[in-house]
Amino acid sequence: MIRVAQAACRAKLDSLITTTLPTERPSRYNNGLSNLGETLMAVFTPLSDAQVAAFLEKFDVGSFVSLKGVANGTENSTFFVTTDRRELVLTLFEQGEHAELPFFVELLDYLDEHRLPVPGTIHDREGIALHSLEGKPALLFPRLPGRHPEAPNVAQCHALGDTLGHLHVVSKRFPGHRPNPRDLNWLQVMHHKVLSYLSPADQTLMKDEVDDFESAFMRHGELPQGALHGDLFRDNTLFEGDQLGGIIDFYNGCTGDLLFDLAIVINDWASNDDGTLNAERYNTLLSAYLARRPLTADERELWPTMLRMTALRYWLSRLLVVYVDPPAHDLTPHDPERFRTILTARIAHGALPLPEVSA
Ligand SMILES: Nc1ncnc2c1ncn2[C@@H]1O[C@H](COP(=O)(O)OP(=O)(O)O)[C@@H](O)[C@H]1O
Ligand SMILES: N[C@@H](CCOP(=O)(O)O)C(=O)O
Repeated sequence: MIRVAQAACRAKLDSLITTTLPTERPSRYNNGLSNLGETLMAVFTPLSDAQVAAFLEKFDVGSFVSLKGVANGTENSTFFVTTDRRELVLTLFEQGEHAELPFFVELLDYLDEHRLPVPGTIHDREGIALHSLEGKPALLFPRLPGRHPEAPNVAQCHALGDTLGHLHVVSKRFPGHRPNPRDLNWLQVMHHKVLSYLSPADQTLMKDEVDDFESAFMRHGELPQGALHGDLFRDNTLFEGDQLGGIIDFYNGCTGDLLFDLAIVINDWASNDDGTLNAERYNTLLSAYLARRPLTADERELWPTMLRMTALRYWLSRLLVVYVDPPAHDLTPHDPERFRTILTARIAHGALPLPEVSA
């Protein structure tokens, strides 16, 4: 059954993919924000009202009123739950190493305790956060306010930069440990898996870049470390107007180079359609971040390389989904080409200068 679903998925992906072709094509990929009418999965494991009502009895959150599957989940099954006292989110974990879930709980709770706008997990009456429902690990969260910003304005970029800087200052002292699963070591190993699907020019591009990252990082000592969100795209934030209501989806959270997190954010939040950096969003977001956490000399030197490395990280992870390891369910894949475009723009133009911030 799974084999049939995977074959169908691969055929569908192959019919969509044109990554290595120089022709223009209409984008039928998920940009993570705007194509909710397509084949995004809502919920992989359905739950009944009665199941959720019984589950809620373990917690001090009020009585069950209603349940709604969330349409734009991509990896887990997410539900909005209303009780007579509050709005909640219930997540069933469909993927990943379940042994890693305590790390995510500890990270979210730590950041919540330090007043970052994240959904700290709700613990039951006995103090337990991680439960099981319908055979899947389950967590309950407060529902945070707001919507994902598709085209973030300057005030939203400022809010995000300020909060990420605050998060990194706090997360330096987070005691947990989960090595970054998408770091340079991962790139070095995994890029070989997609080379045969790429044009000769793209193969050279990818190989040369990985070699370049290796020599650039070898020339420096360890960069400032801490806990990272690891995937802080616009669709993992919620805004009410210009107010950042929440940062969600910490399931790429890990510990490692703080600069890696910042570069992911700049590539998603401050890139123009042609992949070049948007000076206004770049300067605003970075000024707010740097006011919280100035970069070290090594970080400043490695900044253009880190922007390229995190662009390649997504080009590669998206290619892997398309060609090597498609999900068993009928998900619209993220567009790998977007990050090839960003990568080539960073190679052509470098990074813009880092803004000067007075201490
Ligand atoms: N705590 C929360 N508050 C408000 N909305 C949430 C919360 N957690 C998740 N959501 C909503 O559910 C969607 C899917 O959640 P997410 O954790 O990103 O799942 P997935 O990992 O499956 O993509 C989000 O895009 C958001 O709209
Ligand atoms: N948000 C990412 C997907 C998460 O990264 P992965 O390496 O865990 O697949 C994207 O936009 O591609």
